[in-house]
Amino acid sequence: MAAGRRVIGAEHVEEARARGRIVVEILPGDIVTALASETAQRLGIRLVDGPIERPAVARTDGGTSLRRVLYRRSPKWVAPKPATPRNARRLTKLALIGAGGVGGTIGHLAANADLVDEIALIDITPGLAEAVALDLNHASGISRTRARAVGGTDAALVSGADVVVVTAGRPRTPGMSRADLIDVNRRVVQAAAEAIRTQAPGAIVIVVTNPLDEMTVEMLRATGFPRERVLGMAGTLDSSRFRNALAAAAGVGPADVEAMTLGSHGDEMAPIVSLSRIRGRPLDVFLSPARIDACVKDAVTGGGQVVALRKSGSATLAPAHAAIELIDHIRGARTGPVPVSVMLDGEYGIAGVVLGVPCHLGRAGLVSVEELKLTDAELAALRAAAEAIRSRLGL
Ligand SMILES: NC(=O)c1ccc[n+]([C@@H]2O[C@H](COP(=O)([O-])OP(=O)(O)OC[C@H]3O[C@@H](n4cnc5c(N)ncnc54)[C@H](O)[C@@H]3O)[C@@H](O)[C@H]2O)c1
Ligand SMILES: O=C(O)C[C@H](O)C(=O)O
Repeated sequence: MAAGRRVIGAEHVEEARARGRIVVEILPGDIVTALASETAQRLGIRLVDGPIERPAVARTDGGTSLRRVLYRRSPKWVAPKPATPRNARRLTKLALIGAGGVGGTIGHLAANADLVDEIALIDITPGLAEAVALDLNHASGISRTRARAVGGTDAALVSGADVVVVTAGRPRTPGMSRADLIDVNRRVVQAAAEAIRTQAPGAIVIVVTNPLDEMTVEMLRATGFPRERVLGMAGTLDSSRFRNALAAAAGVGPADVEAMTLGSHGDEMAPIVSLSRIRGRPLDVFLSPARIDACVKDAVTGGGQVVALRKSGSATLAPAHAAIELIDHIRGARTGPVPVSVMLDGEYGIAGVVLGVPCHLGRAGLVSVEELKLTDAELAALRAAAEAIRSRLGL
């Protein structure tokens, strides 16, 4: 046996109990015997895989790995499959204002999923939207999908869209916060809003441009559309990052993790730990408090990590998937609560500001905001996020 390696047996658990402790920490390399696990279970003591990197080692001396014990003792876990309702609607026209990194990728995913008849790309940079549209159409000979793409600089291309996604505007560069983009992107969002208001007055708008919550407020103001038809995309992206971090930390697949982030798409992001689950069980069954905190931090800083690596420009692939997730909820291909930035009207005790909250979406946009039972600290984080957005907008 390697020096320093301990075999955690039932006696360690009994001893912890005698000392009034409720956890036994497992260190890297420790072996947890099946008897220790059973005793812990019986006495209600948790075996915490504290600073461990790959929890517990495989059996070498008749012991068993902590992870295998936990799984065996868990109720049989089957990752829920996303529902694929038969009546998912195919969109008629998806307009993408901004055909850069995120807009172009949304076009690619939408064309490949064949969820729409026509994709119109509009970009202020001459030739860019036409080029992306041509490129997408060139791929259809392989994908054999029916979606046809058109592109140009003319705002009239938005006409007749049932969903418009706005990604037009500047991304941040290293050293900037998303909030630093308010002034430059406000004008871009106002121009997009004018095109949508006049050309596609019945459309549902998904705002992606940063700073997301503030730009969604601008879109609401400038279009005059009801809150049901102006949705901000960020929560689906941040939640995906949080699930990815948790899955990696626990050594499980992303489908084993359910987790959501609410609040702002910025420093006041609020990953909801109390309701997150790994294989249907609370996070602290699998992860120490320090590791959960690290996953929260990873979600909050995920966008910045990509910006720092890319040096010019920000993430495009995950954000595009996250926008498609919202489109799928709108067209009925996915159901259930999904985090979206919407104008609040008293939900969670907040009104008059846009914030990421769990929503049910449908073909008319926002159907309802779901009010989850959050901890006092999580509720306070949502309210702090609302105040921060208000102050950035001078509301
Ligand atoms: N909400 C989120 O989760 C999220 C995720 C990723 C990116 N973003 C934001 O989305 C925006 C776009 O990111 P990107 O990576 O696609 O940037 P990008 O620079 O690749 O593309 C932006 C495009 O907008 C175009 N544009 C600028 N002004 C325009 C106007 N008035 N009309 C039409 N087009 C115009 C530009 O020509 C450019 O092609 C940024 O603000 C970024 O911060 C948000
Ligand atoms: O981080 C950014 O600036 C882009 C985007 O908001 C993201 O989260 O990837």
